[in-house]
Amino acid sequence: MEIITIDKNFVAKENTFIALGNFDGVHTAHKILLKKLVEEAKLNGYKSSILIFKSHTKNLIFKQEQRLLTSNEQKYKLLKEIGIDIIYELEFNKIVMTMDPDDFIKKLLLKHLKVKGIVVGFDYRFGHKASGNTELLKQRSLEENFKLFIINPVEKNGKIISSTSIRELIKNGQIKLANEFLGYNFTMNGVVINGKNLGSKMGFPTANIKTDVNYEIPKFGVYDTNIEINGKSYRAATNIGKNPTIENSGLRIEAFILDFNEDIYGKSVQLSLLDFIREEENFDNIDDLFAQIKLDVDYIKTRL
Ligand SMILES: Cc1cc2nc3c(=O)[nH]c(=O)nc-3n(C[C@H](O)[C@H](O)[C@H](O)COP(=O)(O)O)c2cc1C
Ligand SMILES: Nc1ncnc2c1ncn2[C@@H]1O[C@H](COP(=O)(O)OP(=O)(O)OP(=O)(O)O)[C@@H](O)[C@H]1O
Repeated sequence: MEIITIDKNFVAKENTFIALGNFDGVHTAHKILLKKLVEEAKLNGYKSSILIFKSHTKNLIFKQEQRLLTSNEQKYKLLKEIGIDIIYELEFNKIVMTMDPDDFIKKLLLKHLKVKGIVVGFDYRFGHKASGNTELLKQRSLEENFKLFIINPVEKNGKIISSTSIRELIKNGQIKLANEFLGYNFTMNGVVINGKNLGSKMGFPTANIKTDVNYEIPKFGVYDTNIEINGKSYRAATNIGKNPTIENSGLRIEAFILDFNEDIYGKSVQLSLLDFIREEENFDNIDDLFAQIKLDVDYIKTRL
């Protein structure tokens, strides 16, 4: 898979079929759309491509940092697995944001990116104030002679799968359903940093994880998790929250890794959430907290 960073003046060297969107999470509905892209591109003798914005479009539109399901690294890995040939990576700036929908189709996609086919979902919006939609694409596909595939809403349990709905499930602690919508376990990548060392003193040393990107914040509480370190997977009891019993400062993600006693400070890890176990609590004292942590760990062992 080729990753090509472009600006609005870039001219592609080959024709492609293209998919459009943020694709945060590369969830099960995205996968259906992207498989259609790969299949149709092949049938028509072209490569498949995606036009992706380097940072989420909502960062600029709503002037606040969008919480994410995947880092770009995770997203690109998933796209590669699906068989996408080219990623066109474009900075989403004011010029792109305020682009007239027809300029977006005719100049950027058809002229510059030499697009021969477009695959989008039923609700895809683009251009200035999101004024471009699938109706406009349909009209232009007839006039400009490009192929267009519009994917019907993909649902699960009567709910439309979207990056937004998955983020809501994660925020509500409905991690199993979020994982079903994603098609894999929600995973936060990060680096192990120093904690307070209280956990070690009490017999439950934890890996404190600083995440690589601003992931969606899961409901505060204890999770059954898998942690991957140096390509090896371990089970862990992980608390996500503010440790109200000890302090009430910033967000902490702390994993007690089962059957593990290596020094992993500074190591990159991948933490996958499997299930929500209980809410984070403010205990009266440290002994009560660690008695509960022991119960959490014992419970997770019964789930192995
Ligand atoms: C399985 C598990 C459950 C936890 N549950 C809570 C909790 O309910 N309330 C709380 O204040 N802290 C909770 N913690 C966080 C502990 O307070 C924290 O791990 C401890 O302060 C040690 O921090 P340190 O690793 O920075 O030394 C939990 C930690 C783990 C590993
Ligand atoms: N459930 C779905 N069914 C069909 N198409 C979908 C579905 N979800 C997303 N798509 C399509 O996938 C492409 C990428 O969309 P986008 O990145 O906006 O995903 P999204 O899940 O809809 O995200 P958000 O929740 O932020 O709107 C778009 O063309 C969009 O229409």
